[in-house]
Parts: sequence; structure tokens; C-alpha cells
Amino acid sequence: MKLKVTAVDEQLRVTYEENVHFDTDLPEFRTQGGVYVHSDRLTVTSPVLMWVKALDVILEKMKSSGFNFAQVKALSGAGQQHGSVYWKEGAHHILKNLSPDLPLHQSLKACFSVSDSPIWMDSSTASQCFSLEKTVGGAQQLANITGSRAYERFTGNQIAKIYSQNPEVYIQTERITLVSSFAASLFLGDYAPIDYSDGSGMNLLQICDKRWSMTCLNACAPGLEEKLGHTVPSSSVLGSIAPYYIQRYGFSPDCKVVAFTGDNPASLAGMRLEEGDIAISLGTSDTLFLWIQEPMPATEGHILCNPVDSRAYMALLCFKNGSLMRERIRDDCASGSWDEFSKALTSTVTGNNGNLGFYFDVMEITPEAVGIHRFNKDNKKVPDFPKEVEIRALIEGQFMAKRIHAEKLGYKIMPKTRILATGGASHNKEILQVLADVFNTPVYTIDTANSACLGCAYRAIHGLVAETSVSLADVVKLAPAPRLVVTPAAEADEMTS
Ligand SMILES: Nc1ncnc2c1ncn2[C@@H]1O[C@H](COP(=O)(O)OP(=O)(O)O)[C@@H](O)[C@H]1O
Ligand SMILES: O=C(CO)[C@@H](O)[C@H](O)COP(=O)(O)O
Repeated sequence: MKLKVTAVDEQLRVTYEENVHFDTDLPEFRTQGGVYVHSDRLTVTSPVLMWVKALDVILEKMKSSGFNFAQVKALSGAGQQHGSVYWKEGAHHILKNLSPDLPLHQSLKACFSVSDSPIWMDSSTASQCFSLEKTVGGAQQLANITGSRAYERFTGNQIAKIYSQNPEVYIQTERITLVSSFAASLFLGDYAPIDYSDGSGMNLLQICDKRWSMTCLNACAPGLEEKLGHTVPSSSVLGSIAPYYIQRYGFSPDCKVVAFTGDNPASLAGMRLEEGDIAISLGTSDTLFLWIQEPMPATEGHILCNPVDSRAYMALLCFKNGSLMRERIRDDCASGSWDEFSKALTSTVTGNNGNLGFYFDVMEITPEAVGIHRFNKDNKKVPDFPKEVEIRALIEGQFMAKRIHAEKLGYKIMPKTRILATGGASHNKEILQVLADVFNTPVYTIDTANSACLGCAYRAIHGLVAETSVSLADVVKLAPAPRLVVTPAAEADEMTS
């Protein structure tokens, strides 16, 4: 896990990149992968001062490499979703009066009431989730209000745990920020509001009217509205950079700070998704981001407010059985060779003559299921398939599940829909052909190394003009276009209609 920076010029060319690796550049915090996994194996935290010090280190690295801070017109950023930072009473005064002679971590060392911030990998709040769903009338009802049923990593449940285990720590806390709005606060020298999109990962925000749900707030902890502050559209200019950065690094006093957001919303911006588009990352696990106009929250998957158009939404779907499952079937049925695997896909027909399979070696997230389930054309469960049939059944089954879950969340394929594929398996054209056929939509690939970071640079530029109704798509027209790789085969039209 790293803190990263990307700078782009007016032509959207990347002019500067740098990073700080938490474990190796800040070994004094003794994290592994940037986190502490506690002895219960459920609680996972990161030291908040490590994040602050990482910002000191990256700014110093930029300064010594001659980076021209004075030219920065606007900045924005992203943080891992769901994680939270607890500012102690009196911290606001310190944040507003940072001395340019000191690194941030020295000025802010006594500012946090919780020194180890709960992060997205935490799964220690099952009882808080149960009680939140019960209060609002069930999982589907909570999803209708906040876009997701109760999840252990979601911030409201984490706050509820802190309040119930350490009420005195909660009472000493004057402000709770997300990781994203915490980082924005450092640049602003003031508490930054939470943006709608990252705010949708808390089980607290009403995704329809973008207001806090008082029922959810009250179910988590008393007086929470005041500690969270108000929310803002993700493209809002929050203000100008704090004097600290002008004096210490030479930033211009006109440099604007645009609201920070979550890493997944920032990736949606970095991949320049537009209405109707789907981004699919085929990495170790498979992740889908979808641009949705009329969401239908469900008990599987997440609906978030859209980070680049506050009238729209985005859906997020995670599938654990991605490449590792494909690798297992490749090893069993294609002698461990992707070439042989691909040949099996070309030698079998779309629809697999009615043979279908669902393959979950590990407990799946979407849906919660495990095991291998094969069905023949008569819908009868069968114990095995010939090797080529098995390979096609796996890939068609994986992509059909994605389409079904996307549509359950309100996703509609439009004539202009594109699928933007990334991750290891997006190098496999035959796999992408099945994807194009199942969705009946062309598939493009896009270079997304650092897409979240790049998305923040795009969002910073967009923030400067967003109030005049210019869209992000207009602002990033000059960026390199995605590459068309496959179009749906003619017979796919019949299969999906
Ligand atoms: N030609 C290929 N066909 C299918 N899958 C591939 C191919 N090349 C790599 N992969 C898969 O890509 C996965 C890694 O994807 P990557 O996006 O690098 O992962 P991460 O999620 O760790 O960033 C590997 O698990 C591997 O199975
Ligand atoms: O929990 C989620 C999404 O709901 C994760 O996707 C985090 O947002 C991951 O952050 P990284 O550590 O991958 O940046």
C-alpha cells in the first residue's frame, strides 16, 4: 500500500509521478501491507500518523526533485473507501494554524482521538451490522436508503463499534472524516466535508437526496451529525490551499482544493466512464463499476452516488472467484496453458449448447455461494463436462453472473454502451470475446495503471469548471482513447435477446 501522486499538464499528459511505500519508506510504523491485523484476525487498522507522515515524505521528495508547486492550479485526491479518522477536541485549532517550520506529523501528533484508524479490511462489526439492519427494518430497507445492506467495513458500523466500546473516546472526538476527507483536510488546513460518492460507503447517507439518514446516524451513535459535518457534490471546490503549503513548498495562493473521494469512484473518473459504460477489472478478483441512471439497490453489490455527475449513480460489484478460479480450470483442463484455454473457447460455440456452470472454489461475495455447479441443456445437474465445454461454461457463467447482478442493480445496456476491460485477464482476447457476446457490447481495453490517481488529476481540472455545467467527459477529451479489441459476434445478439 502506497501514497501516490500524479501531476498532469493542460494537455492531460502525465508530467510527474511519485509514491511513498508505507512498509518500506516508513518502517518505524511496522505495518505489513500498510496495515495492522489484530489478534482477533477481524480487526484491521492503519496508524493515522503514518498517513500524515507519508504526506510529509512525498512533498519533500517532490521538493528535492525540483517539482514546481507554483504551477499547480488545482489538486484533488482519493482514499481507500470506508476507513475513518477521529479528530480530537482542539484539533481544528491546530489544523488551522500549522507552522510552516514543522512537518505535518509533528504539528498533528496529538490531534487524533483514535490513533489506529479502522480501514476497509476490517470485519469486526457483525453485531453493529445486525443491529443497524434491525433498526431500519431489514437488509433490503437499509440498501434502499443507503445503497448497500450493512457491511462490516462500512463507516457507520465502525463508528458504532468505537462508541459502544470506548464511549469516552467518542465523546472526545470533535470531527470524524473518511480517509479521503481527512487527506483533503490536511491540504485545506480546515475540516473538509465528505463528498457524496465516498459518503455512500458508510451505511449512513441517503443516496437519493444526499442527506444523512437520521435513523441510521442515531442507530450508530449519539450526536453523530455534528461530528460528520455536511456533505458536498464530489466536484466541489472546497477552498484554496492552506498557507502552510504556500510558505513551505511554494504553492500558489490560488491553488484550489477540489473535494477528495473514494478510490473506486476516483478510478471511474480515471477510466473516463460515461453514461451506460461498464468498467471491468479482471485481476486476482473481478470488480465491476457501472454508470447507472436509475439505481435499484439490492442486498448484493453497492450503489454509490456518481463522483462525476451528481444526478447519476455508480454500482460496484466484487467477485472473489476471478483469475484464481480461471487458473484452476486452466490447470485442470488446458495443461496450464492460456493458449490452450483460449483454443477451447474458439472451438466451442456461443451458448455452449446449453451447458452452463457456476464455479466458486472459495466462498463468493456476489452471490454468497460456494462449490462447482454444472447444468446440461435439460437443466439437469451433471458431475462433469468435457474439457472444452468446462472452459466455456466457466467463462460464460462468470460473465452471465456479472450481467445478471448488474441488471438487478438497475443497470441497462444502451446502444452506446462500452465495456472497458483491465487487469491480467484483459490480455486474453478470447476471454474478452465471450464478455462481448454475453453483454452484446463491444469491449475496449484501457491502460489503467494508477487509474484512481489519474482520476483525481482529471477531477481537479474538472472541479475548476464543474459549476458552469461542463462535464468531466468534455474536460478529458484529449486523453488517450480506449482501444477497441472485440465486438459481439452476430449470434450473440440472438442469445441475449
Ligand atoms: N493471458 C491470460 N489469460 C487469462 N488470464 C491471465 C492472462 N495473463 C494473466 N492472467 C491473470 O491475471 C491475473 C493477474 O491480474 P492483475 O490485474 O495483474 O492482478 P492484481 O489483481 O493482483 O492487480 C493472474 O491471476 C492471471 O491468472
Ligand atoms: O472496500 C472497498 C470497496 O468497497 C475497497 O475497494 C477499498 O476501497 C480498497 O481500497 P484499496 O486498498 O484497494 O485502495
